[in-house]
Amino acid sequence: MGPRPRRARPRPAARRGRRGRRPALRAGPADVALVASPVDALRVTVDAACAACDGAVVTDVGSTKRALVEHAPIERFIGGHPLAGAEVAGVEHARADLFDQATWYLTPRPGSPGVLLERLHRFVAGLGAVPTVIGHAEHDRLMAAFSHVPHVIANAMVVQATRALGGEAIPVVGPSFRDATRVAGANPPLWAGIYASNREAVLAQLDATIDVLAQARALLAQPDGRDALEAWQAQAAEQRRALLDVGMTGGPLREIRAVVPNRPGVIADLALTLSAAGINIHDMSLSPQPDFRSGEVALWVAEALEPRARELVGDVLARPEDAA
Ligand SMILES: NC(=O)C1=CN([C@@H]2O[C@H](COP(=O)(O)OP(=O)(O)OC[C@H]3O[C@@H](n4cnc5c(N)ncnc54)[C@H](O)[C@@H]3O)[C@@H](O)[C@H]2O)C=CC1
Ligand SMILES: O=C(O)C(=O)Cc1ccc(O)cc1
Repeated sequence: MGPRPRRARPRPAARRGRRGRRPALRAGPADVALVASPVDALRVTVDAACAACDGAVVTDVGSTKRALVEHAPIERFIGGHPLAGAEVAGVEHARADLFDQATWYLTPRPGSPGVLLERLHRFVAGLGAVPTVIGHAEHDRLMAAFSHVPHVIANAMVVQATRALGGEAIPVVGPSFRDATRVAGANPPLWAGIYASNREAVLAQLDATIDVLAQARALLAQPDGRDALEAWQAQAAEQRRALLDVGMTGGPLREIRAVVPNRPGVIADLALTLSAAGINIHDMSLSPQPDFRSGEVALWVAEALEPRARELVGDVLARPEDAA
């Protein structure tokens, strides 16, 4: 994500207030406030952004969500996380296409105001990314498996390969080692904060990965295990293909329209319910009725998932508080 613009940099201690506290952040009117500090600093920076930007939907780009979302009591805050970036930092690595078609997670809570979720959804889509609503705990569990443990393993591979060298000359590093360790040692202070803020989920996924390694070791140790090893390798190929195909469906979208009551959180409730069923909302728009007691929501989902999405929307709206 790179360094922040100069004006947003934390000020040196000499320019802080008499008691050493930073002066309050000041900002003009804004629709969206986006916080991009290390995860360790997000609580404080999100609070400052909420205080400085009245009326804005405040979001962030942090790699973990649970601790922050559960901390932030202000309903104008909706967590975010773009799955885009690299192991390098600094403005010299900026890329105009960074967010093109990148998944950008949004983690509203059940009570998040629909109008703010819609605004944020539109903002993220406007950057070229694919807004994807997900629960914050689910997000952290998935990221432990798909991002945090891979970083841990890249580090471990570098450590072990270095140990394996002994006194020999460094061999020419092949492409598999280079690819599999690209993120080793990335931005140490940033990553220490990411691991620490998702400790439980990373430990659980790391333990499960250690089990997989133990199974691989057992296969290798069998003198007649060749066929089993081939099957293991083939299964990994198939699973990798399936994982990389997720989200590549493209394809036509279908629109679902529904009249929703003006109850706080009904849109977040719809989005989280569809997300839990694996259905992403590719686009959304809200139109309040003149009496403001209800509004119409239009949601666009993948054609193949439309019947299920329609059922789930019906279920959410039939809940007693909405049916009344
Ligand atoms: N690097 C990546 O590929 C991705 C990073 N993220 C998330 O984006 C956020 C920023 O990461 P990067 O831009 O990679 O890190 P970075 O280290 O390149 O930039 C962090 C920025 O935060 C500023 N900062 C440090 N402490 C601060 C504080 N206490 N208050 C306010 N600002 C402070 C630094 O001056 C720096 O400009 C993190 O929360 C990270 O988890 C999310 C997706 C991808
Ligand atoms: O370099 C890579 O491949 C990354 O994985 C970048 C990255 C780092 C942190 C995130 O939360 C999301 C993406």
